[in-house]
Amino acid sequence: MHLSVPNVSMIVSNSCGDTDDYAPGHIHSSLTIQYQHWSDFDMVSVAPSILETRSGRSTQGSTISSETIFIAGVLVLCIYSIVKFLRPFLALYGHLRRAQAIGLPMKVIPFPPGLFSFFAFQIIRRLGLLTPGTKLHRLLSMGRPDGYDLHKEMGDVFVTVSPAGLTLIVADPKIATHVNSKRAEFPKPPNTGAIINIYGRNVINADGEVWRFHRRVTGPVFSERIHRVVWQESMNQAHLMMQSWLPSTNRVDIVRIPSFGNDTLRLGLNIITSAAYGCPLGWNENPPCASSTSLSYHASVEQLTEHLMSIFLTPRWLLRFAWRDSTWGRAWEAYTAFGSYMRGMLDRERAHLDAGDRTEDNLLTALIRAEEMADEKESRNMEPHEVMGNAFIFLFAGHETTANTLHYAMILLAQHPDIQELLLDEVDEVYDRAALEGRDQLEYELDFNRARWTFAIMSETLRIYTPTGVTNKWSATDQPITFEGQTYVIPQGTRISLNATGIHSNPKVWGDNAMEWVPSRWIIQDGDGNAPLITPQPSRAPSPMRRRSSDVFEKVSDSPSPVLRSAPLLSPFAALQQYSPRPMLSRSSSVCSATSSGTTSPHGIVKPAKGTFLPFSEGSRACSGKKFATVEFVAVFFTLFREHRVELEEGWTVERVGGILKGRKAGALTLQPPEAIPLRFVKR
Ligand code: HEM
Repeated sequence: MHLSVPNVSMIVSNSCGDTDDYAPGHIHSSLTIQYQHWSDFDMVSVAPSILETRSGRSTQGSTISSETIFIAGVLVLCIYSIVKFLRPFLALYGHLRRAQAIGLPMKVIPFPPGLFSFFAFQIIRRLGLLTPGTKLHRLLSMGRPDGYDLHKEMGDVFVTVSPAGLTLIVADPKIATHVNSKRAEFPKPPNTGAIINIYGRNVINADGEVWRFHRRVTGPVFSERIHRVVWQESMNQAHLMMQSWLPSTNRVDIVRIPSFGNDTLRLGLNIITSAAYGCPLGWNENPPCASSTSLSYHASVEQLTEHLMSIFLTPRWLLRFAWRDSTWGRAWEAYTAFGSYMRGMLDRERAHLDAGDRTEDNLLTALIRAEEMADEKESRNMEPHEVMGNAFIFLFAGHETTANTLHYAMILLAQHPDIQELLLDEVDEVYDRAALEGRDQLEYELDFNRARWTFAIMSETLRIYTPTGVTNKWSATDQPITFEGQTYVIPQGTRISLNATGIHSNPKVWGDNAMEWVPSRWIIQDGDGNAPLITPQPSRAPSPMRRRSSDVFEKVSDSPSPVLRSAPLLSPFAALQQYSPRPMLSRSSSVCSATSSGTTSPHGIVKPAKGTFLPFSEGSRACSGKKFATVEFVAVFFTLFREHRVELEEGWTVERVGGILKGRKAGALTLQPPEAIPLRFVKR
């Protein structure tokens, strides 16, 4: 009787209980090892002896005793375990040699970056063992760059070597620009963003042809037309949010907001659901749902965000059997509820399309059309899981990042009343101008570009509190990069972490005050005719439109308001001159400046040089929603600050809040304050 070697190998492997863990490549190599060992024996005689021994029959006539077979089995297991144990170290040795060959500073870390370090961070933090600044924190940070600290020791570009391979960590703007501009040479790492794949493949984690197809379908939706809707809807939702804070009986002078973060998340979700999903919502309203659920729309998103990791790590078929009150049970509940809301909205859009009453595409109609009609270049339709994947990812990417930026900006303004004064003057002036033009509403086309301090505040908040701190790429082949005039070859397969928070806090780029929140660094103060719009007054008279006491606008005088006109440049800027960006530095020095492009944005604020400001990334894989987010931010600010100013709640000091802002919420996908900071809006 013959027994094939693979069958024998499976018996051995199963006894280790380990085969499930293996990628196909691993399985293959483990078989090879066992084959070499077993080949020392006479397979024809060994095999029957195994079977006979197992079935309890006599081993008479066999030349090898069962003890020998047992010892051989143990030996195989030992060798297998040793090789398995040594494998990462052997790999590490190989990676080390490849890293040394690059010639850049190098650091060895004992664990793979990415998901592993994310988990390690969370577990150790939850055990209370992770204090910022400690050796352990620094060691774990090696796999998860955050800020410029690591670069102080290692330089603006260095390599980390771990059992998983090489990672190039970059806080140099020129290399960041180079990598971001070469999509084919530096694609996203394989299996990147798998965690956001939970409903299906989507534009953020696709690459190559698939990405091009997804971008062709979804990109055109984010045009000026949608920005007009975003503007309108942002003002509407900001009003609704303000109303939700006011006591139902009467208006009061001070509105207390215990959890501004949750409210901005709801605000962001409602805005994108209306503007991109064609489904306008009241403050507490739910969109249509394909099946019944006890979770509200907002609760399903909140719960989904909280349990994203469990959903990602647990097979769906297992998740559905989880006990309802367990973490996995809640994860499944959120996953199915949110999926039903998306299906409900898709069904609604299909009905609109069938009825012929959708003249302009929103995101969902664009996805539905791509599902129904084959793409010309791709010769294929979008698959249902891709429709769901994209419907999910735009909601997800489109609300949390913007909401958190609004949240941080609001806290920072409460901490910096001097900057808030400049903002309030701008808001008043924009409303006054609109009134002078005979309008009682702000309009996207006319008023968006009048914002300057609002832009400056948004940009500076994104610089210091960057929602997505690192974007990851991968070298598809050996790739040359130039750093400080020297060329280095980055081997194929190297992960490349573009450390946006590192660049944003790099003193060579942003000056010695790089870590300070200084919105004035974004304002062009002279030289290009873009004088700031506003003239802060010693004691500001309320502007005509701001003075209104009801929702009905008062008729304003046609004469220019005291805060309007071609005013001389602001004196407060002079006081803030010390914070102006560093001047452009010479080319011979490797040092670059954030403002070295010398250009301005259309709004007279600094347009940073390429590679120096990366909250939205750059190049063809840059954020599709950059303008969407900016329009939302400006419209919400213009609405909230029209009649109110923001302050920290009583008992909360600037220092206490500053301490909290240094942390980050554990487990959150994008940056969020680690605890709620109560704010209040005070009538001005
Ligand atoms: C302050 C707000 C936002 C920030 C800071 C931000 C940041 C980013 C970053 C850093 C990326 C690149 C990610 C990577 O390559 O790994 C990205 C991509 C993307 N973002 Fe945003 N985002 C914001 C708002 C939005 C909004 C409002 C939308 C949609 C409405 C959106 C949709 C997308 C999409 C679709 C991509 C993938 C682009 C592609 O690969 O083709 N984002 N975002």
